[in-house]
Amino acid sequence: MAPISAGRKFRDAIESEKAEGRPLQIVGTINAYTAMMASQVGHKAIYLSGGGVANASFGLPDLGMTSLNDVLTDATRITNAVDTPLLVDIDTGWGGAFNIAQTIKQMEKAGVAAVHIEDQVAQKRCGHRPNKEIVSTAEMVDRLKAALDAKVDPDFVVMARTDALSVEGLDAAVERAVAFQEAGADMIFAEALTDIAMYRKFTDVLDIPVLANMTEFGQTDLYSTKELFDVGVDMVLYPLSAFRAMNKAALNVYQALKDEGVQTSVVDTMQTRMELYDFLNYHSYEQKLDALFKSKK
Ligand SMILES: C[C@](O)(C(=O)O)[C@H](CC(=O)O)C(=O)O
Ligand SMILES: [Mg+2]
Repeated sequence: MAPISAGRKFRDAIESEKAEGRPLQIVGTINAYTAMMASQVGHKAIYLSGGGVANASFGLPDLGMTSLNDVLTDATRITNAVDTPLLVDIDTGWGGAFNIAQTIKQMEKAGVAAVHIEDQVAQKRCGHRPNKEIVSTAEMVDRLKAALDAKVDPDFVVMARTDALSVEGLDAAVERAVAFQEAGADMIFAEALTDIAMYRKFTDVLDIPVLANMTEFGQTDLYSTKELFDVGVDMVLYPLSAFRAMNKAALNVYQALKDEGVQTSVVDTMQTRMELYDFLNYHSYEQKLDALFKSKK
């Protein structure tokens, strides 16, 4: 029997959550280790954020400065570490039709389950910041055609993200989503909606799954999975939630070391050595070493 592809796993996860009356939660994992923690906690889908790669791996803002290879490196580290289906942010696809085709091929080959490609101009911004600019619907449809045509596994997911709400308004954003569905997009990412009722406008007219982005400190209030399921949302994204928390915890440690000259006051905020090792399955590696090399002693 052929193994189940990553794309198939992602689609199955949406279906099985839906059958249980909830949307699929997709949690941001900035690196391989956090992907292991998220998976072992029981999350069924994980995410590599474009903003996260720029911020964490390069110390850069989320302004379209990272490339296919930059994101592919981080994505591959995650897919090597876990089997949980991974959604990857490919920004605008990094170029014209042939570049987008390469992006899809490389992501699929790297074991990624799904990607989202957006309708911002190449000089993109975070979806929750002002003064975004978008390409025409026709140009985005061309991006999608290039992406869809490059799939090898038909179950690999190409999700179309529209950033149109703040630029052209709700009706135009919904119209775009419909055009993207007609072009063959597998799923829709309705970015930076400013009211929960807006999700309904998308889910009422679309037949394909819709994603809501619950990023903190942005344009969208933080809604529960239940509230979002009730307006027809199929997937809920938490792109940088753990990353933001990690950063604050790390800053606290750096500050304490500087101020106090000893880490005693912050040891309680740390994952212990045992906890770290448990997620890594460290002891099985040690046992293997012992078994392999015992005879030498
Ligand atoms: C989802 C997103 O594209 C990302 O790169 O993680 C960002 C998230 C954020 O900046 O909060 C976005 O929404 O543009
Ligand atoms: Mg992004």
